Amino acid sequence: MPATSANLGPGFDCLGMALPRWELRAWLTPAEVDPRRWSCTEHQVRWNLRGRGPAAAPPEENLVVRAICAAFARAGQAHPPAWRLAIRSTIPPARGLGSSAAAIVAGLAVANQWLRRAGRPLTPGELLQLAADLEGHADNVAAALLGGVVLAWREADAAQRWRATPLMLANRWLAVLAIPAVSGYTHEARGALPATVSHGDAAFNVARVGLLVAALAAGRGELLRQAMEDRLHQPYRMRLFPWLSTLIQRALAAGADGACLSGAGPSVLALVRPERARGVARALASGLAAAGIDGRVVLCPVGGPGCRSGLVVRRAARRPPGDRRAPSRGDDFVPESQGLAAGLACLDGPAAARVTGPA
Ligand SMILES: Nc1ncnc2c1ncn2[C@@H]1O[C@H](COP(=O)(O)OP(=O)(O)O)[C@@H](O)[C@H]1O
Ligand SMILES: N[C@@H](CCOP(=O)(O)O)C(=O)O
Repeated sequence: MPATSANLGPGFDCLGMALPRWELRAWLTPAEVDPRRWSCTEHQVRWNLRGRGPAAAPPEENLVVRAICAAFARAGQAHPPAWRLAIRSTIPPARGLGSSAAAIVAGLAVANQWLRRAGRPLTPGELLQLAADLEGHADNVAAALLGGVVLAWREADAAQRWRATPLMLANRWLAVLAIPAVSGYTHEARGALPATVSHGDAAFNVARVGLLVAALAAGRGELLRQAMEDRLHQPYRMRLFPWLSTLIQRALAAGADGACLSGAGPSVLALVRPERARGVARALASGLAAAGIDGRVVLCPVGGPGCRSGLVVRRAARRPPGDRRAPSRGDDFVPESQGLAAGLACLDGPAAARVTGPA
């Protein structure tokens, strides 16, 4: 699953973009229960978990496990009694880069592989409902599922189904990300938001979301500076991330087309033409230093594929029977679902996220 950047400025809870520089991978294998080695139980299932950092969270807190359990419950399918679950993630956690969304989508995707084997896979639409319900909003999970740039929304009727559609993205920008070395938890950043906003601020954002969608599709970089402005969440989150305004200004002054808070923060995302990326990176690095914040600045392609899942076929010649290690290069990966392209019509639109050629 790719990392993601949600909101893109004005698109609070509705716009998201995949960032393929980082990824979270998960492997799920049913196993025999050995009572000496299996300590954790969740949903009457025993879990043998391997991962580092947040991925090593105990099953009852682990988002990958919670998503697997949610998928099996939704399908009405009994679990095998015990699972081995290995998780590897390069996504910086709690930085506004969608680590929790990737964990949720990974859990759903590995569970769905087994449900597919049992003849009752969840549809892409069901996966989106589960993912957005677990995450609480759909923008970053939709981008992790579909890849590219997406727009997510919720139907207004009683069922309140989550929906998502891929957007056009002109192949013209790199992302430059300033990633402070401090954690920013999404639930805290959401707690900083007011319960209501003014009509004027709502109208300000509505216009900018429309402008942003049009500018991304047409490769109109000159529109992004205004199109990525926001009045619904960034002004309130500046109290948590006081460097935000300075970093945005520095990125724009150095030639970024647009800049905003990445997800719920603390990272800052700038969309930049490739020839200006190094200058913008230097400006963001000096901005972090001037604000007295440790951190790093990273260049990253934008868009790219979403969730990929499949079977890992172990090469008998290379692996002794009972070998429990996570898959490695010696194993074959047989993809069964890529960017959920096969079922995208269920979400909206006929094909995976599209990237057009150079403008
Ligand atoms: N398997 C997991 N992988 C990654 N993060 C997890 C996992 N399980 C739970 N989490 C939690 O997700 C939280 C980070 O999510 P969040 O605050 O939404 O930030 P972000 O998604 O921007 O990285 C951390 O508190 C982390 O412990
Ligand atoms: N729309 C959400 C996005 C949170 O993204 P994350 O990657 O920071 O979890 C919000 O702004 O709260």
